[in-house]
Amino acid sequence: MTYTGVKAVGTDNAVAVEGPAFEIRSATLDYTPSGASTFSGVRDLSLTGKRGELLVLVGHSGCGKTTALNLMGGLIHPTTGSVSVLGTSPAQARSEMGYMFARDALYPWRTARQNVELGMELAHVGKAERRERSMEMLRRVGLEAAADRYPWQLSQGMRQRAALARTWVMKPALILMDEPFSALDAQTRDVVRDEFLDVWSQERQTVVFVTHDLNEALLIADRVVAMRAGEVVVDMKIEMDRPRDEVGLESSKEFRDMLGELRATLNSH
Ligand SMILES: Nc1ncnc2c1ncn2[C@@H]1O[C@H](COP(=O)(O)OP(=O)(O)OP(=O)(O)O)[C@@H](O)[C@H]1O
Repeated sequence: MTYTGVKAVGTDNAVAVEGPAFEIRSATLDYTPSGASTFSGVRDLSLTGKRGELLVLVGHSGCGKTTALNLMGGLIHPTTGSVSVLGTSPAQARSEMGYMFARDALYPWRTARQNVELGMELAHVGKAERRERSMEMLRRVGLEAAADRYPWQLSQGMRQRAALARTWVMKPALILMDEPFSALDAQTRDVVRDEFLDVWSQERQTVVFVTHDLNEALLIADRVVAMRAGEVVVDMKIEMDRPRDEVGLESSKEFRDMLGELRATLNSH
């Protein structure tokens, strides 16, 4: 296959700097647990993400959101169909992708700053630059004063902020976020989500964000894709102005209409 606008990264990696951020084409992923019948995690799924888009995947538990994310991340491969990321295979694009989960997965033996520096260490970025970039990122998520604390000395919200900084400091072109704030209490979630939106609005990387929360989806998304039983059932462009204020949104007819449509589709059989 020929890719346009190809940028060489390292010696064995080439990602396209133009074109879609990712393309899932008619992908079916069959899980076949031993002794059980085959079950499709996603079924004939086609989904394309634009560069710079904040795409939110919603749907009831078990509808295939994480499976779709894992296909993009190259953690699993479709049984049929294909997936490309940044114009190449997910494996080739891996160094250009960031992943963030509900649990922060920080290394307990490294301070917040050392956790943020980890990806740069692996990429052989020099010490002075590592320090500068990690401190800048920690400052942006409000963690500068806690840079030398270990994860066990941080609250859950602070740990998620450190994880946010660790993901963002590498400037990945595509960021996959699987319910990143779901383990936080409501108040902390609002604060950390605002910090995430603040960083995203400055950097504008492509983000695919999984959540169960339809309000959260409409609050942050450029586009909401709802899944049911492994398939896309709604693909909705969200054109409400940013920044969006949660309280203000709830009184907006546009917001209530979109929420109603999402709920109705997800709950219909
Ligand atoms: N490793 C696996 N082996 C067998 N079945 C699996 C596996 N991973 C996922 N599944 C099944 O595939 C379907 C889709 O799972 P997936 O985790 O993608 O859903 P989800 O929408 O992310 O759910 P949740 O919101 O609960 O995280 C589910 O029915 C699940 O049971």
